[in-house]
Amino acid sequence: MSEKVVVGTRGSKLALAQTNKVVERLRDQYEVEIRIIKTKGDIMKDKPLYAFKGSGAFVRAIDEALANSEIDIAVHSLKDVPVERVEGTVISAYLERESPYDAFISKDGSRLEEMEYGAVIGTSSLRRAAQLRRFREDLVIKNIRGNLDTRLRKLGDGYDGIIVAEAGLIRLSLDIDYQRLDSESFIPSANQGIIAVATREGEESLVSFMNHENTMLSAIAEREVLKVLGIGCTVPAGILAETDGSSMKVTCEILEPDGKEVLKMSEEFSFDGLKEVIKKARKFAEAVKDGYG
Ligand SMILES: NCc1[nH]cc(CCC(=O)O)c1CC(=O)O
Repeated sequence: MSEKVVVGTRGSKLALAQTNKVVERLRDQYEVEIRIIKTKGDIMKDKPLYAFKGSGAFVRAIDEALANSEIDIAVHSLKDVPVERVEGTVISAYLERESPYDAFISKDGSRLEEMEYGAVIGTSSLRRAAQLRRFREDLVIKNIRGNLDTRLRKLGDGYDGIIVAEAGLIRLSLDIDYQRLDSESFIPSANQGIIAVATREGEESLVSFMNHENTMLSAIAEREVLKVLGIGCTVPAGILAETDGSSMKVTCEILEPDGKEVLKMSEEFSFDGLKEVIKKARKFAEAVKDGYG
């Protein structure tokens, strides 16, 4: 008999698809039970996410179940995980990053630049809204909440287009046309496209075999920038770190909600190991913070 582990997750289609990627890799070694946990973000469906003020609307209840030993492993979208951890829990593996980019989906297959004057675009992300306004100030931005599949269903019903994470579309294997938004005008959110696997402290080895090194380095660098700037999802900011394992490019931009660019900075550095990544990412973030005032 193999050891049994309980994996906790949200119940959305995307969350379950992500959890299955983790479970597939656990099944060789463990007997696995999946437990669905409802989070605040699932219950208060109409409240825009930024209104939860970085409290981890999709994450906290699951990490608390982990800390209380109701589950052994938690699967999260790292983008939704606050930099402050629930005590006693730790991110023990970062799965290889899917696309970090945003995707635009329109009702009729038009690209964002081809949309009619005043077209209605659905997003409830402050960052995406600000980047849209900078890109085309005529577009009308309308809040849209709900799981990825709900948002796709709402397309066409009051929206001419929506912006979502490309990673989500890929993980749900959806056969729809979309436009990947370029990384110049639409710098993604820190940690977008990364699945994080958390355990209790001391039990990292349950899942550390599935850690993807370069993803971990990017993830931690982006989180270091978030930490230094002290911003959650209430400030429109794009942060992206890309690495080949020995050099890294980090980009950060901060916008006003109306799309006015506050600053955009980018830096490339070489490094040897995680400690140096953290040190150099922090230095970059401090320079950003000086510019941000
Ligand atoms: N805030 C919700 C959320 N959290 C993670 C993803 C996508 C998957 C990922 O970034 O790994 C999404 C949906 C979206 O942004 O469209």
